[in-house]
Formats: sequence, C-alpha cells, structure tokens
Amino acid sequence: MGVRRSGRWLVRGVDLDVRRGEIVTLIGPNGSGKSTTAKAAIGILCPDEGVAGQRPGLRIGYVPQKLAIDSTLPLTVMRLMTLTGPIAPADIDAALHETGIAHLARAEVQALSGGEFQRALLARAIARKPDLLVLDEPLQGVDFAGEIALYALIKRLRDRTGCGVLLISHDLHIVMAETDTVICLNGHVCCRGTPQSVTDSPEYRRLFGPVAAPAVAVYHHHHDHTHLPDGRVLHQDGSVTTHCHPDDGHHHEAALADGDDDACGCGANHHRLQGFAPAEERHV
Ligand SMILES: Nc1ncnc2c1ncn2[C@@H]1O[C@H](COP(=O)(O)OP(=O)(O)OP(=O)(O)O)[C@@H](O)[C@H]1O
Repeated sequence: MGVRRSGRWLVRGVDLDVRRGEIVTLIGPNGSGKSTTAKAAIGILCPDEGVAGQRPGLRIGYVPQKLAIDSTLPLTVMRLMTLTGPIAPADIDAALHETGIAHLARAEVQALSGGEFQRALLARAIARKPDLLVLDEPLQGVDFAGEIALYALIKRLRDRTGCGVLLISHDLHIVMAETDTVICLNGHVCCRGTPQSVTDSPEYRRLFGPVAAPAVAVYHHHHDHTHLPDGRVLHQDGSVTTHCHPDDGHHHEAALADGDDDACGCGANHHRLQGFAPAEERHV
C-alpha cells in the first residue's frame, strides 16, 4: 500500500495485518508515515497504490493523534462520548470507569489535563465496543505510571473482547510487552519483528521497577540499511541508493535537512540499537 501527496510518496510498499486479538505496534521517527499508514488501514485515507481492506461490518475505535476542539465550545466529557453517534449510557459509564475518569463525566473537555483528555478519547473509542482499536500515540501527556496503566487497560480489553489493536508510538525501543508484531516505518517498512521481554532481566527490573517491567518490552531493530544524512541509503553491501528499494516511500525531508548523523531524524543511530538505549535516548 502506498499514499502519495503533493508529488511524493508519504509511505510506499507498506503491508500489515491486524487480526483478532492481535496487537501490532507501529514505531518510527516523526514524519515516517505512522499516522498515514493507520489512517489508510482504517479507510480514512485512500491509498494511491495497493489496497487497504477491512472485514465487512468491522467496528473501529480510533483515537487520533490530534483532535482540535474549539476552546469556546461548551463540551462535557459525557457529550464528547456521543458526539459522532449514540452510545448506550451503560457502555459510556463502563468506558469512563475503565479509563479511570468516571469522576470527570460532567467536566468540561477544555478543563481536562493532557492525560485526562487522552483518557477521555480512549473512553470514547472503547465505548463503541470496537473489533479493532487504533491508538495514535496514546501516551501523549501521559506519565510513566499512566503509560503502564494504559498498557494494562489495552491488555484487559484485548483479553476480554478479543479486539485487534494497532498502536502507534514514536518510542523506537520500548513497546508494550503484549505486542505481537512491531513494525518500524520510515516511509517504508524498515524492519519488523517481535519485541523481547525484559521481565527476567534484573537490570530492567531495576530500571523500570517490578510493576512496570512486565508491561514493557524492548524492540531490537534489524535494519539491513542505514539512512544517510543526505537522505540516501547505505546498503549492507556498501552500495548507496536514493531509496531502500525501488518501490520505497520517500524519507522525511525535514529530518534529512537537519544534518544529524541519523537521517531518519529519530535521534538514535540504528546501528546502536542492538542493545537497550538509555532513557534519555528514548522517544518519550
Ligand atoms: N496531506 C498531506 N499532504 C502532504 N504531506 C503530508 C500530508 N499528510 C502528511 N504529510 C507528510 O507525510 C509525512 C508522514 O506523516 P505522518 O503524520 O504519517 O507521520 P508520523 O510518522 O505519524 O509522524 P509523527 O510521529 O510526527 O506523528 C510527514 O512528512 C507529513 O508532513
């Protein structure tokens, strides 16, 4: 699947499946096409190449990365729940409880903190009892304890309802432990695989604490190419091309212009990603 806008491929050659009960995490630096891919997957965007199909009747719960609400618009959390369609009061109630914001049902959306707003959006998505839950960077404004709580909630939902989950994160290393497949994007699929559990590692237990360590896992990248600062791609055989493969999407041009030594703009050299990146290197 590929999406082309303003004369360039935002993503190209991307293929992914999310099956029932499966958790897929999309990672990649800013501008790598994660949101574009998710939007194409759920039919908000139409691919310019290839197809994105959903099972007929699939119910999707989508938490977008950005949702602008006019600050002059009076809108309570309760009203936000039903803005785009009716939902049974009992389901709204359950979703607000599940996300820990039942006490904010009558609060004005404008008065919510960043983390509370994220929870409200999540409540809105899960209240529709989705078969597929798509969360675009749900950790914005959420602290580490909130991140662990959110992972626990996603796991609970998946276990109880069997829904599929497509999770978008720009943390390149640490992902939700329950993730079945990690896909690293940079205009194309750079690499994909399964994350590695950190539960048994005393080092990680010290780092994350005994409660958080089981909730997170480390993803080791295995790129067969390096993105050079000028946007070209260095392959394992030493050859340099403008793209990873002839059919790949373009890379993030703003990041390339920065002159960093990592062309993807993620702030980390992918060759260093064979081990754990310290917290200050993480994209949080
Ligand atoms: N409608 C559009 N027209 C032109 N370019 C676009 C359009 N939508 C997105 N882009 C560009 O496509 C690239 C990918 O955007 P996208 O939002 O999918 O990236 P992302 O990986 O989700 O980024 P982030 O982590 O910053 O949210 C970006 O360079 C963005 O500027």
